[in-house]
Amino acid sequence: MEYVVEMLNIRKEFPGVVANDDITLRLRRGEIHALLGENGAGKSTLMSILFGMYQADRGTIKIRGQETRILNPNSATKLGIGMVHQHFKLVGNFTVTENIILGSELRKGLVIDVKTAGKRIEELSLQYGLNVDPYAKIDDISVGMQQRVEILKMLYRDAEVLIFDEPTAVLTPQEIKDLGQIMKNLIGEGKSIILITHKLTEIKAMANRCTVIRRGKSIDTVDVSTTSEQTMADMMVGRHVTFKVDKEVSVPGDVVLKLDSLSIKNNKNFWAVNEFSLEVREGEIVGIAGVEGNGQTELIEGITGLRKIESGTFWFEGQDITNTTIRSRVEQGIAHVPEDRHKRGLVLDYTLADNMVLEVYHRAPFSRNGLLNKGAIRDHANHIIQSFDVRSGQGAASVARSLSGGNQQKAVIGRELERDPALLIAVQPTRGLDVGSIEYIHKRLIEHRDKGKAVLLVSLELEELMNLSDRIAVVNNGELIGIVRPADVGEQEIGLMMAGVKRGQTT
Ligand SMILES: Nc1ncnc2c1ncn2[C@@H]1O[C@H](COP(=O)(O)OP(=O)(O)OP(=O)(O)O)[C@@H](O)[C@H]1O
Repeated sequence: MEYVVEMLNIRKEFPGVVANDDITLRLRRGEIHALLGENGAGKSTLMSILFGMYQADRGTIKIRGQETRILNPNSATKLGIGMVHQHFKLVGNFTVTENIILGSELRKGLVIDVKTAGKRIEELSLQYGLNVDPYAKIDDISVGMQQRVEILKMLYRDAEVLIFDEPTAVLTPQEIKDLGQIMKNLIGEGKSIILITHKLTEIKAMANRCTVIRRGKSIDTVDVSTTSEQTMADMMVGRHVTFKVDKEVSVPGDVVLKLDSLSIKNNKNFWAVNEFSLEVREGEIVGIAGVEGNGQTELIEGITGLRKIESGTFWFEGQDITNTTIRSRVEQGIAHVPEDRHKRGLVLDYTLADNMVLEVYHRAPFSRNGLLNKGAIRDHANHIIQSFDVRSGQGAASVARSLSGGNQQKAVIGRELERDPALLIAVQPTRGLDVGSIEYIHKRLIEHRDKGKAVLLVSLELEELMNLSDRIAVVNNGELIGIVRPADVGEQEIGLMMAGVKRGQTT
C-alpha cells in the first residue's frame, strides 16, 4: 500500500499541554482521510506540523516514503502539501487570479503574466469542476466560491496532498453537497485529502478512512464504510454520546422580546430585514431558520445594537429600547453569542480571565472603587472553565488565541450563559463543536429556558433548530415567511418555507 504522507509518533508540547502525544497518521494515495477528535484534541496542531507551521518535538514525517523535515509552509508547498484554512486568506478587492498568483513564486526579472495565469486557472477550474470565474473580485463572490479559490490556489501550486480544516463550517447545505463532489473529483485525479471535521454524517458521506484522536493521543484508524457514526462518536469522546435532546414541553410566560415591524438595512444600503415581527416569551426557545444571507445577521445586529433599526419598534420586557446603546442592552439582560467569535466574541490577545469579564469588569465583585479584583476575575473564569470544560494549557491565564477554535466557542457561550440573561441570543452556538460539547451546550440552553428565560436561536443546522426550538420562525429575503412548531412540520416543509413558500401561521 502506497502512503503519500506518514506522520509517525508525533509529539508536540505547548506550555502546560501536550497537544500531540505519540500520534500516527498514514494517508494513502487517492483517499479521503478524516481526522476526528474533540475540541482541543490536537487536530489543528498535527496539521500545522504537516504544513510546516510548527516543528514536532519528536517523531518522523515521510512524504512519498522519504523521511523529510518540513521547516515552513514554503517547504510544505514544495513538497506538494496544501491547506485550506478555516479563515480564508484572500484580499477582498483583488480578483481571483490576482489572489492565486499572490505569493506564488515570483521569478526575478519576470513580470507575472496575469493573462497566462488566468488561463491556467480557468483550465484547472474546469478540470476539477470548480466553476470559478478567474476575473471576479473576491468581494463579489460567495463564501463557498471563496473556498474554491483557496482550493485553486493549492492546485495552481501543484499540491498533491490537500488538507481541509473544517471546510463545511462556513457552507450552506447545497455548497456542502457541491464540495463533496469537488473532493471526489480531486481524488479522481489522483490527489489525496485529509479532512478535519466534527460532522459524522459528512465523514460517512465523504471519507474512506478515519483516524480518531483523543486528548492528543491516537485512538485508532477505521474504515468508514464499516464503522457506525455512533461508534466513531463514542471513540472520539471516550464515553457513550446521545444525539437526541431531552426536553419537556415549554411553559411560556410573559413576552420578553417583541419586535414590531422592524426594518434594517445591510452594508450596501439595501433592505436586509423587512417589517419583521416576532415575540419571544419567558421559558421558550424560538429558532430562526433561513438560508444564510437572508437577513439573519442584520436582524441580530439590530437587536443587539450593532446596527441601526431604520423603522419599527423593539420592545424588551415591555420597554421600547429601539434606540438604546449596546451597553445598556447588555445591562438590561440581553446576552449574545455572536456569529463570528474572532471578531466579536473574544479579544484574542487577552487572557481567558479578562475575556470572561469583558462586559462586567466594571461591576462588583470584579471591580471595587475603580480597582480590578484579579482574584475574583480569576475565580469567575475558573468557574466557567470548569462548567463548560474549556480546555487550554494554562487555564484562566491562557491567552485566548492559544485555545483551539471549539474551546474558544465554549468559553464565549459559558461567559454569556453565566450572566443568567433574561434574553439569550445564540447565533450558531455549536458551530465547530464536537458532539460531546454539542450535547452539553444543548442541555444548558434547555436549562436556561426551563429557568424561565427567553432564548432566540439562529442556526443553519435545521436538525439543531428542530431539536431545540419550541417555535421556529422561517425567514426568506429579510421577511418572516411563517412561524411553525417543530412537532407539526417536517424538515422538508421548513426547507420549502426557507425557499420563500408561505404557510399558515401558528402562534
Ligand atoms: N500556539 C499555541 N500555544 C499554546 N497552546 C496551544 C497552541 N496551539 C494549540 N494549543 C493547545 O493545544 C491543544 C490542541 O489544540 P488544537 O488547536 O490542535 O485542537 P483541535 O483538535 O484542532 O481543536 P478544535 O476542534 O477545537 O479546533 C489545545 O489545548 C490548545 O489550547
